[in-house]
Amino acid sequence: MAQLIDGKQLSDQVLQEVASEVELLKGKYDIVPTLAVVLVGEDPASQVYVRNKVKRATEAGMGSIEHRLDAETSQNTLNALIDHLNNDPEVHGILVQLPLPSHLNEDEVIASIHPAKDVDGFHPLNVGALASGRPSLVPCTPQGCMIMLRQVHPDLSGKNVVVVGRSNIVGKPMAALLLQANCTVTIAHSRTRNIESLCRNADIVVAAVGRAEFINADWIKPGATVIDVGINAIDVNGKRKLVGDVDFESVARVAGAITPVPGGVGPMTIGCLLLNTTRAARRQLA
Ligand SMILES: Nc1nc(=O)c2c([nH]1)NC[C@@H]1CN(c3ccc(C(=O)N[C@@H](CCC(=O)O)C(=O)O)cc3)C=[N+]21
Repeated sequence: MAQLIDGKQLSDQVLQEVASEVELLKGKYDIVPTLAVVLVGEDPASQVYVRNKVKRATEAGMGSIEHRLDAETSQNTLNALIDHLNNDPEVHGILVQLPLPSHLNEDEVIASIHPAKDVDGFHPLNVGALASGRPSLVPCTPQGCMIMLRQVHPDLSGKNVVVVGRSNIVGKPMAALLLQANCTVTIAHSRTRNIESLCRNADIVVAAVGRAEFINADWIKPGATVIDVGINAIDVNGKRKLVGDVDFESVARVAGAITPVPGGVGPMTIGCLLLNTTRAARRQLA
């Protein structure tokens, strides 16, 4: 049975670090690191995530501001709110929950957030910084995955890694971080040929495709490390159950180490979001 990489426990460690950094920023500089979360529409899953973010921020002694806008909110209204948050000296991090309703332009919204307050790391300036090996605010989920990987592989140098999924929010930044850690990185996606045998050669597989239990034990080299980024709600006998992109039961029998869902990458994402918020606050001191 594979070693379990406990995201809940690791995120508690991250949140403790965040809490002491918050104390320091309060005591020494008299600022309360503050995160503003913007949610457009009432997607129930998004509401759960936003509630968790605000709860953890409060626990770490941080400030948080929640802006809930109705689903029909116009681009102009949203732009005006972001403009306001960009110029509010008491707001250090801004997160606009994605996906946005389809009438809103996501790229325009992301680009309008001040890069120094872009705690998601999605602004083109931060994307470029990461791609060119000068990371500043790094996307939270890949950052959390790296912390988890380091538990098993303190030195990632030379590891063969397959990242399954090529999204801007997970797959691409994940590949950039792994490359920076001297891994040999392959990004696989829906058009990739022989995806199974590619994965079976990997020392590490990062699954970020958004398809429930897509990857099974036949894809995994015995002893390999498996990071499961997926969070999919499925129906099991009329009950809602959260599963990853990995068929946990079969894969855990061949892998050397694996992250669970829930309690894996999800809590780490929130930990890194708050870590980014303290970093953003510190850089806004000057
Ligand atoms: N601008 C933006 N930034 C994001 O970081 C972002 C986003 N939009 N949109 C949605 C996704 C999703 N996301 C999650 C974070 C934590 C959990 C999490 O903590 N999940 C718990 C379970 C939660 C439950 O019970 O539903 C776990 O995996 O253990 C899940 C999902 C951040 N996202």
